[in-house]
Amino acid sequence: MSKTLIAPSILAADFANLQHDIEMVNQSEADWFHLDVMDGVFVPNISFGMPVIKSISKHAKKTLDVHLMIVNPDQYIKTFADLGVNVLTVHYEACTHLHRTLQAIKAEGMQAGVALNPHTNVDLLKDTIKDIDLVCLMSVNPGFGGQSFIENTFDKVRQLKALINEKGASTKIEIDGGVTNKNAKQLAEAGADVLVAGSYVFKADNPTETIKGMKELLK
Ligand SMILES: O=C(CO)[C@@H](O)[C@H](O)COP(=O)(O)O
Ligand SMILES: [Fe+2]
Repeated sequence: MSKTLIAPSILAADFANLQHDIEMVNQSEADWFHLDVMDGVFVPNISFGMPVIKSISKHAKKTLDVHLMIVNPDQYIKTFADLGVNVLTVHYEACTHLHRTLQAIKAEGMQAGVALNPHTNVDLLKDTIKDIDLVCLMSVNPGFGGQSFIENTFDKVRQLKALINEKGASTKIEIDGGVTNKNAKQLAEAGADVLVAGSYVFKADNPTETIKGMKELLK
């Protein structure tokens, strides 16, 4: 099992003390910042956009992993690159020309990610997997933090891992939604490379220790 990365989801941070929470992640054993952008159309919720990401980008010292839950993501690719985003993930369900979108993300110097809703089968990525740097398997229905983990995700991780191996791809697998110390190890064993954790980290009494505990569990 290779090193599993932890990506705290800023959606669960205290927006009135954002700099404090960003510094906490900077100083912690976490690996990435996960930023959820929601447009109120693709998902029934609106989160934050460019001005907030610009501010986060100024202070964050780790990889910026942006999860776009928006329709028409293509029109903002350059803007996210200019904001210093490292990994840009679009939803399979929001892209009519997925291959074109992936190429456009890479042309801007970012890693290209594709997120799949819980109902979307991993086999749909058979023809594009070699062009994808990261697949984000949604383990909750996108739109909100603090939801319960969908158990079927374990099977999807194994199916996706098999597809990646079969095609000789080097795609990372990220799991997003309801991740806690109860499912982290099993997810890593199934093949997950990146675990997003929002509520589990930020609603904890001691977020720094919670991240550390998760890392310990994954060793
Ligand atoms: O993309 C999303 C939700 O749509 C996630 O990134 C959540 O922000 C994860 O939060 P928790 O489920 O860990 O509270
Ligand atoms: Fe997310």
